[in-house]
Amino acid sequence: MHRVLISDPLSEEGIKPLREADDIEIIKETSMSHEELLEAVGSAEALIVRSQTQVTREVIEHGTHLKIIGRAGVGVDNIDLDAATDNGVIVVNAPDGNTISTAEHTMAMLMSLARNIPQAYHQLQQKRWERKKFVGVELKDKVLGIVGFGRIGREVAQRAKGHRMKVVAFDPFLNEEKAQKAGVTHGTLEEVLQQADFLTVHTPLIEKTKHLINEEAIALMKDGARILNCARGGIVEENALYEAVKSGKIAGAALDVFEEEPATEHPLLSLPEVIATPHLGASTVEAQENVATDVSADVLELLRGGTVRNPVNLPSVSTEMMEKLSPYFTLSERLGSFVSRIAEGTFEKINVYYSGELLDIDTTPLTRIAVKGILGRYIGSRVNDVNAYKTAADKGITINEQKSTKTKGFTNLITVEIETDKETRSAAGTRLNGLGARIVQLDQYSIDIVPEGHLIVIHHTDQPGAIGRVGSLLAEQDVNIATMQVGRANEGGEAVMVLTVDKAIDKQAADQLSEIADIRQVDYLTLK
Ligand SMILES: NC(=O)c1ccc[n+]([C@@H]2O[C@H](COP(=O)([O-])OP(=O)(O)OC[C@H]3O[C@@H](n4cnc5c(N)ncnc54)[C@H](O)[C@@H]3O)[C@@H](O)[C@H]2O)c1
Ligand SMILES: O=C(O)CC[C@@H](O)C(=O)O
Repeated sequence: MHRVLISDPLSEEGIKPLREADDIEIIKETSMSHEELLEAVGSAEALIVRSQTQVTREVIEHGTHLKIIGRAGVGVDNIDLDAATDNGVIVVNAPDGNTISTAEHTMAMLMSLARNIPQAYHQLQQKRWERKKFVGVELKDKVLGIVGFGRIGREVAQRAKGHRMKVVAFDPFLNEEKAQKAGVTHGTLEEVLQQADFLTVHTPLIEKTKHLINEEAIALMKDGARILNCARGGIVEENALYEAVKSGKIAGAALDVFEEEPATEHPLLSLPEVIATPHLGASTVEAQENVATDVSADVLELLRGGTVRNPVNLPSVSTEMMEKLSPYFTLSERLGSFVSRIAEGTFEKINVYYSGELLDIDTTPLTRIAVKGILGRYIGSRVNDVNAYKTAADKGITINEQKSTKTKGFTNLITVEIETDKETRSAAGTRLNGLGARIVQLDQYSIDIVPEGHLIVIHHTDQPGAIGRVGSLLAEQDVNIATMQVGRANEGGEAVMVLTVDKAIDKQAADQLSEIADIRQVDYLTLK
């Protein structure tokens, strides 16, 4: 049974797949103290949060069984990603589910800001019929400056164009061509600041965007421009904004987010030109259902041994690339496990070579998995795709990935090699059309084995009778041989036998095998 802790309010509809799963136990506790959270996370394999729960290093380190942290939303600034990676915990988010809601909220804020709707309503509530005080401005023909032209920025642009606004956008990944396609003007940050009547930010909060809209940036803006932030508190520097609104340089601001939340006492809230909502961008029935559904699917998938769709602390791989790589995941891991079981000595370097149709694609995800397979011999399930490289580095093991044109006649070939302080050992594998994965080379020997089940690898001297003696001894142990591959360097020279057997053999049987004359090394392993 996998225990999943949900520590922020999440849509019940969205987490239905988790609720209905026989192998999942949900603990949904949304008003825990810090101490209660530390205790609850201790037995959880998955933690699912929105933006309230602060998933600090301390929380992650208390989660000794944690495999995955799911963020039902986009921003992961409430999660210590380094700590998650250090501890081999994968972090996933739900990047698409609340895009539309947040873009719509931005538009609601834009219109409210242009027409003073919250302020006028507030006056009416005070029984004051004020009309002169609340003369607004039209959106038509005004320039909307967008900083951050990602998922939400693009949706906001489309909607603003519907209001016949002129949109000018800046994003490091936006060029003339892409801007033209989206029907917006591409500008530098300075140009966007200078031209905007309304400026809206839609970047993540990262080192580069912290206080991006500061005193100097605001100084470049038109007098009487307006600023919106429905992304993250801190992208717009709050003190600078306060001073600019107070001085009249900025005519108004609309904020959904603050540097410190909750922000009920914030000085900006005392300014009548500033309207605000308490981080409501994603607060719609639809968005909450979407993000909870997406994150639940990834959590369920990972806990059942599958692959997640929206990893944050792993390099993301496009769907197209994933389709090319995924057939090789199991092969890479099993090659790693296989070679790690036969290599003796302290591991110093891991080399992974790719050739054939793997030559032209980014094979890093496969190398991670091969490294995971190798380190699993010593570290077990504590090593995973997330921390494989880091764990290797911590142990002083160098990883080297190379492309090679030597295909040895295969359309694709992966070779995993381990250099130890004593020897260098390698195994190569391929995927054969219609036949699946095969290990086709062990060191210098050509073999052909399916990388699964119970294997015995025997290094011996090529002498008559060696194979027969192995067969008899295994028969005495009631171990049935399913397949046997034999390779040799030359007649009477060094040779290898790789057997697949129907059940695992124990150490005692392996010891007896190693006592047979001419046998130098026996390794037995299970690939699954
Ligand atoms: N208010 C809410 O409830 C709410 C809801 C969802 C998302 N968000 C926030 O909205 C923001 C945008 O989300 P998204 O889904 O569009 O993200 P996204 O990743 O799709 O887009 C972000 C864009 O910002 C750009 N960017 C990064 N650094 C930049 C810089 N220095 N200058 C200009 N552009 C830069 C990136 O290139 C990217 O295109 C995030 O901060 C997210 O956390 C808020
Ligand atoms: O959980 C929320 O409501 C906020 C979500 C939002 O800020 C996000 O980054 O996805």
